[in-house]
Amino acid sequence: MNLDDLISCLYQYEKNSSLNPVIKSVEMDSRQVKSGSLFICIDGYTVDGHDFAKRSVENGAVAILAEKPLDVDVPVVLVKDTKRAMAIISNVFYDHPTRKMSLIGVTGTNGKTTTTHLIEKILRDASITTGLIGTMYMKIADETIETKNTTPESISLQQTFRKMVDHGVQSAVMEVSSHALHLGRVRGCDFNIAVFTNLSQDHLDYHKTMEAYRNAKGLLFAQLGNTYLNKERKIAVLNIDDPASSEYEKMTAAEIVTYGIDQECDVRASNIKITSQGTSFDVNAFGKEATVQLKMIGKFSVYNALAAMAACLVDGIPIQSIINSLETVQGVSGRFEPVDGGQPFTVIVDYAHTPDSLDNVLKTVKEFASGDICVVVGCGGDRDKTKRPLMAKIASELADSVVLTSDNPRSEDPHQILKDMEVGLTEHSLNNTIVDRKQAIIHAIKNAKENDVIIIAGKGHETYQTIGNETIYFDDRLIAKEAVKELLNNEF
Ligand SMILES: CC(=O)N[C@H]1[C@@H](OP(=O)(O)OP(=O)(O)OC[C@H]2O[C@@H](n3ccc(=O)[nH]c3=O)[C@H](O)[C@@H]2O)O[C@H](CO)[C@@H](O)[C@@H]1O[C@H](C)C(=O)N[C@@H](C)C(=O)N[C@H](CCC(=O)O)C(=O)O
Ligand SMILES: Nc1ncnc2c1ncn2[C@@H]1O[C@H](COP(=O)(O)OP(=O)(O)OP(=O)(O)O)[C@@H](O)[C@H]1O
Ligand SMILES: N[C@H](CCC[C@H](N)C(=O)O)C(=O)O
Ligand SMILES: [Mg+2]
Repeated sequence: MNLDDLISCLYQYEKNSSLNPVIKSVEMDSRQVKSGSLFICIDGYTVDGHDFAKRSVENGAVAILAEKPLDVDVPVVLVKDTKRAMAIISNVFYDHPTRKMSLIGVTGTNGKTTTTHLIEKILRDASITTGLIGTMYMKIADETIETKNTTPESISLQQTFRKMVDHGVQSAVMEVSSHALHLGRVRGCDFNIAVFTNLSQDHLDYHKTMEAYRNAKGLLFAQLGNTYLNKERKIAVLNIDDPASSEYEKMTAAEIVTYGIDQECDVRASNIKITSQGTSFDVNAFGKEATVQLKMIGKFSVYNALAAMAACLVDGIPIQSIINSLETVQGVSGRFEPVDGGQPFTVIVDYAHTPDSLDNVLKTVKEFASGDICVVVGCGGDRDKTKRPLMAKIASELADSVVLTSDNPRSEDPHQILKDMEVGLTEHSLNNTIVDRKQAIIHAIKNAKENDVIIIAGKGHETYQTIGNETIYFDDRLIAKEAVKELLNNEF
């Protein structure tokens, strides 16, 4: 595609040359630029992409999209907002891939990764070729691709959608983070179904207020479109028990489908029974009654199952097929994942890194624990600091013993993060602070009694720990397994 054809979708721009090179790729990182690239300058949080324009030309860029004039020997296209333009251009460059498949977006503070995996499983079992984008990876059918962000930048996103279409993907399901919505990463994505899980405190370092955070998530519903105008179904799947849903209902022109437990809705669970082996519930879905027996544990798992069920029902999957799929799911990696080394107590690794998720997980454990509950937990550095005392308070109020430890301290002093957390501790629990996460896990396991439950929270599936500029290999599950082995061999 040549430059003039590509930029014609922008309407408002100034081009400083009549040259019209062929564009072979679109890039926002000078280090990725190849011969024939269009380089888009983004003024980021750490550096300004305009400063890499010359470097991009040295690397082969044949044109540049920028917000300010640049002294380079290739055509420069000026626009007011390169981020906005990047989303539109990527969409055009990759030929509107999301128009050629069904796209389901899932947003909310907690449960996105879990719900997207449940939806993927249901669709795959129904013989649909799927794609998935989220915190853990991007997937094109069975191929897994590493990713840095939960929701990637628009170029990477549209390129991945294109690969999906070329691979025959019929339906893609993706996590849509509040950052992505606020930074416009998903502008131009043609969502068919948008799912809301829940809203509670997180990311206030970025959004500053809960209202701004709620509104950022609302952008998914605001940009969903309208069944009649788009001539295809556009459906917002909302959690009726979360007060933010009524705001999202106002923000969208799409059809509304609701799920929940506490209030009347389209897909409603009742008669919930939680054991250490799983969770059963009755469901009334658009008037049809059925019983579901999940292997996943907790009321929050019921919400995730209902969200996935509602999305797949409106996508046309029969209810019994959905239930059969949900019933076979053991769980999602790093989410309420048991570590079993033959020990006489329970060890669970979980990705709870927000106050609400920690609260949910510990309340779930309380439903079935016959011994004491111990929680090993920390908070990430360079993230919402106001979560710290709240998470410590929840840990302290719901567990019998608490071991505060490091999560990913990143650029912050790990001791200071722990001091911020300690403010929230109460005398209700036996409290320890051990800055070294491995030692904290060993401490919890060494001190466990028969029938106790240890929850190791915050890092779930992560296989690394970032301390300062260094990222080391670190997997809570492996450390816990090793500690259990040593305990059983009396090696401590
Ligand atoms: C705040 C934020 O979202 N930052 C994102 C942003 O980084 P940034 O603004 O710092 O970028 P920058 O380093 O200043 O670079 C500016 C521009 O210069 C370019 N550059 C830079 C260096 C160079 O040599 N050449 C060059 O061209 C860069 O490619 C970029 O275009 O753009 C990067 C590239 O797309 C993202 O990876 C990065 O996410 C960082 C890693 C991040 O931590 N983001 C978090 C806050 C985030 O987005 N999280 C959400 C939610 C997570 C969840 O709840 O699940 C997510 O979706 O992941
Ligand atoms: N529906 C839910 N409500 C509250 N807590 C939940 C729910 N589902 C999962 N959790 C808790 O939140 C943790 C993270 O779950 P999950 O990874 O599915 O969420 P996420 O929204 O993808 O998180 P992230 O923002 O990091 O991508 C789980 O380990 C569990 O503790
Ligand atoms: N998507 C979340 C994940 C947090 C996971 C936790 N282990 C941490 O590193 O703080 C974030 O980037 O804020
Ligand atoms: Mg996630």
